Amino acid sequence: MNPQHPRISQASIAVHNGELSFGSRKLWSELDLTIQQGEYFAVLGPNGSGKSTFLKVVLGLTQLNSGSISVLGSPAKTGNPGVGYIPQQRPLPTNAPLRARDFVGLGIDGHKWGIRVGNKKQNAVIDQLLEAVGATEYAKVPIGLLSGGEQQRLRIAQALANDPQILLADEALLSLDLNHQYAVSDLIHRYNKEKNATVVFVTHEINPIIDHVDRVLYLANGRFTVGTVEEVMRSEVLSDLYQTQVTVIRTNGRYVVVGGDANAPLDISAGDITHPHCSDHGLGSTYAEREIRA
Ligand SMILES: Nc1ncnc2c1ncn2[C@@H]1O[C@H](COP(=O)(O)OP(=O)(O)OP(=O)(O)O)[C@@H](O)[C@H]1O
Repeated sequence: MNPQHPRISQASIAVHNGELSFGSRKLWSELDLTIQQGEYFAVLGPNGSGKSTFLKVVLGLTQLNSGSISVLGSPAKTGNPGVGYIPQQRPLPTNAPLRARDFVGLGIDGHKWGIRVGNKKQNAVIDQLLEAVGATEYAKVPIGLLSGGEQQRLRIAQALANDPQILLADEALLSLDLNHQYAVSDLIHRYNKEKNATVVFVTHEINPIIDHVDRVLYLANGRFTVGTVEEVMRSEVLSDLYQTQVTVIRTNGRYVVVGGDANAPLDISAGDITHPHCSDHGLGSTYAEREIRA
């Protein structure tokens, strides 16, 4: 399945016959995919399915074993100024000699050596971004002293600082409280719409971004499927992908993915399934509480 987005026509990211393996571990093969300019594209799948690696391929940090990828019309390469990246969260060094606003400023002139001397226009952009992610009040605090969620908000501001045509977000909402999840999700969505920017959003949980997503790439067990949320988040589609019985439940506009029989006790989430009988399929085996994370 590889429907093209109906509204938009210009390719932003195009993968042709892509294959990627690490040793005997195949992440995907025969991947043909065109993500259009302005599309909001989600990448879902269980741990280790290759979601972050997909972003690294777009960034030119990881090479396909075969096939090709073009980004904004040229082969994927590192340092592409048209691409902004929110990496998966890792704590910043506690002794980093940077204030929050300087960290965001690196998104504008981080490719230059030396101390940054921001001009008026750049400083105004930084102020706007700090405000948009709710970081104004700690703009002058050294980044190493900030909490994980506060640092994450700065990473998002930094990724947007250079006005990228493509924004790659790797679990961008992780470690944010609900208010900031909502604010950041709204910011990314507005950026997507107002600038007609492409968003590729890696996540375990589709629900926080469900209203914004145009299409989904769902990776699992070296296989994949692509389509709209309604096309992909279906029991028969995910059962075929995981090659085991999976039930997708839609409740209050949210998706819940259940491994196996919907009546069995399970640990549930939208995109990461655990079930006592699923360990052979790489779905995990932490069969636990009757918990719904969505
Ligand atoms: N450079 C590399 N060399 C060898 N194996 C790698 C390399 N990069 C990634 N992998 C492996 O590829 C698989 C996919 O990793 P990736 O980080 O893309 O998964 P993910 O879907 O983002 O997982 P998670 O949800 O846990 O973040 C993992 O098994 C990982 O160990």
